[in-house]
Amino acid sequence: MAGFDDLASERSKAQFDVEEMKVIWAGSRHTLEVSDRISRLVANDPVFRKDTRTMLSRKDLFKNTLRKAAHAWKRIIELRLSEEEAAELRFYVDEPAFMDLHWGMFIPTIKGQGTEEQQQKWLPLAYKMKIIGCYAQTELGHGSNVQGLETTATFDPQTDEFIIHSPTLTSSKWWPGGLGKVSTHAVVYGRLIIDSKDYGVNGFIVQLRSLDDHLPLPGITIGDIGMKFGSGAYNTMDNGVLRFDHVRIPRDQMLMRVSQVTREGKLVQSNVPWQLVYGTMVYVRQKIVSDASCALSRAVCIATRYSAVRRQFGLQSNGIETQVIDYKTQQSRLFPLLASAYAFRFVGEWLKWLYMDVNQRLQASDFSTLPEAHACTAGLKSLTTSATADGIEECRKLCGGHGYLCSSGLPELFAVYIPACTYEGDNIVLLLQVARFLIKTVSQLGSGKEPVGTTVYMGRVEQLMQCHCAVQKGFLELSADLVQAAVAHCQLIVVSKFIEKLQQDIPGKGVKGQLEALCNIYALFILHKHLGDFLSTGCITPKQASLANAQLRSLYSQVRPNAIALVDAFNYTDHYLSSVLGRYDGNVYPKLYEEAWKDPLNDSVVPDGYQEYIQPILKQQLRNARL
Ligand SMILES: CCCCC/C=C\C/C=C\C/C=C\C=C\C(=O)SCCNC(=O)CCNC(=O)[C@H](O)C(C)(C)COP(=O)(O)OP(=O)(O)OC[C@H]1O[C@@H](n2cnc3c(N)ncnc32)[C@H](O)[C@@H]1OP(=O)(O)O
Ligand SMILES: Cc1cc2nc3c(=O)[nH]c(=O)nc-3n(C[C@H](O)[C@H](O)[C@H](O)COP(=O)(O)OP(=O)(O)OC[C@H]3O[C@@H](n4cnc5c(N)ncnc54)[C@H](O)[C@@H]3O)c2cc1C
Repeated sequence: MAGFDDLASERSKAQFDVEEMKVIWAGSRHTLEVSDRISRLVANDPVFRKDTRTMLSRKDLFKNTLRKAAHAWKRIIELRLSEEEAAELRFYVDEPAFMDLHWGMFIPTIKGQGTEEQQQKWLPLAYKMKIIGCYAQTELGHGSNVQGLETTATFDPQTDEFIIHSPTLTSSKWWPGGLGKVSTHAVVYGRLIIDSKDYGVNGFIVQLRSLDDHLPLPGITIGDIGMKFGSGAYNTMDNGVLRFDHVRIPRDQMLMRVSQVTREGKLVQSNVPWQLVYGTMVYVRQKIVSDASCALSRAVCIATRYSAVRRQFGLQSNGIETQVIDYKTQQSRLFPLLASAYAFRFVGEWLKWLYMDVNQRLQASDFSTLPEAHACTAGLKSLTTSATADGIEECRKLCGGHGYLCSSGLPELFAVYIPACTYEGDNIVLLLQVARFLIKTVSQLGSGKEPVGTTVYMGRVEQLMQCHCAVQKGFLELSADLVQAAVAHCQLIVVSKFIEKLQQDIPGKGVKGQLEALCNIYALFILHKHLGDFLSTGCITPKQASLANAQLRSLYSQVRPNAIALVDAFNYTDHYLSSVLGRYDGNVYPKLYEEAWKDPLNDSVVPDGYQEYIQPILKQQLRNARL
């Protein structure tokens, strides 16, 4: 069987221990065991099938999502899965839904911004799913500009309550995931008003729906904001609209770790930076970087396996055409994405450590690394999601026409993934935050602080900052060039963390060698892509640029025999890949043909509508022809 033999032959060429590379990719033997076991549990459960998603109506799709979520929760309880195993199960179910926001934002917000008492009250309810929460920050009129939010939370000293209100149409909460049809509660971000004075944006826990009949509570208008890009997944998520008409909540439902409002209506600032109100966004952004490596590796796995199975032109002496993976143009498009997937994996590991370190420091009232954590999570979220969104589209193109079929898995993966460039912070807005951080850092460099990083990459950042740095007053004056410097800074971090990864103990025959090749491919690919920066800032000479290019091409040849094994190391099930082109067995053509007939359009040989619309035309043509 052509495809199967091709992939079997490719696997026999591997020059490294794939099982050990699986451990490196997973992060540890324990994590590999958990993800392997849970991914197969999901793959073997018919309730979690994904192949009909793009054929269902929005209502049927959403109802099936609720069915899957209920089944997932049931399995978590039945099997007594740990929090880690439950998170893996939600990941491999691979269907954006309210659960992501309940576990991924609502609960972390209460943990990060609630007092001890508030955590003791609300977390048990949330962990047991007695309430379902979402994160309601963005409004119809404001998303990036958090300080521009209009929802009000006015303290009423008469009743010891906050009055939550949507004063304008643009203050309607708009986009929060899980809000439209499912969540019973939300953390709502609104302007704290005490005695007519505006104290800025804070978080408030608000019940939205009755726990008895799920109807919206008095003063609450709530619904879904409508269909989103593409069909299938992400339309499985009920992103919602929410308006308040003077809804009253008890004072103790304002999240009060950062600021407290006393019974007398006095605002008391605690000793933590007010920016902790933004803490959930830092947490999710570091998560999104790891998610980027998953999404990109998934697309690269599909495109790499298909590129080894697909043959086109180049008839060889044995009468067989050439594998498209052997074309240098295919390699120059595909292998940098393979390298990027590994690079984002490792920078995501580091970012997770940085986030945990910041949190531990916060416990000890050490806020010194919070600005760097914000800049790194913002910048790396921006860099990795933009590269991944572009990378998934490139993988679609690498698969030719078949990449455009839903059965390839790539269109739906692209449609689900691309909002990552917007949610949790628009990517340009976040790069401007990095630019601000760099300006402050450069201004402090005079104090003898020396930047650290790889020379050429570090030089590029320094030079770009020198060229474009000016005394900036605020966002509007930040030049587009500074965004360029911010990207350069983030790419420096990615390369540096890949190099640091290689300095760790890396067991397994040939594993370190493959990772060194991928690290060099990533670094040289970025250098090639931004050659203008490196040349214009004098970081490298034209001769060096030419040598770097030659080295990059030679590295592609080095990776070529290992490409299939490098994507096998992601250890993805066919269920998770959900792609005829990316099947482990390479049995592409028979399965493509089989999938076609499953389309409802093929339920009848003569299509519905023929008699009403087509036959009259044809008959008319026949009559005309006889005249
Ligand atoms: C486990 C699973 C997880 C679940 C989800 C997983 C994946 C995602 C899946 C699907 C999507 C799901 C949900 C999506 C949710 C959302 O989208 S939630 C809404 C997200 N919204 C944003 O990100 C808004 C973006 N805007 C901002 O962050 C701020 O408005 C901005 C930083 C742009 C501007 O802040 P602002 O206060 O208006 O002005 P400044 O720039 O002057 O900042 C003031 C100072 O505060 C510092 N700072 C800003 N942000 C942070 C932060 N997050 N943390 C720490 N510090 C911050 C900034 O550096 C300034 O400090 P200095 O004055 O310079 O010292
Ligand atoms: C799928 C999805 C899920 C989401 N889930 C949630 C959720 O669960 N909870 C929640 O609260 N929100 C959620 N959001 C909202 C999301 O956080 C916002 O869309 C995001 O923060 C961007 O804000 P915005 O849409 O207002 O865009 P805007 O800020 O209006 O940006 C529009 C354009 O203007 C540019 N721009 C804006 N400000 C500047 C500036 N200062 N300088 C230069 N350019 C600028 C941007 O770069 C962008 O190109 C979700 C969004 C999506 C798409």
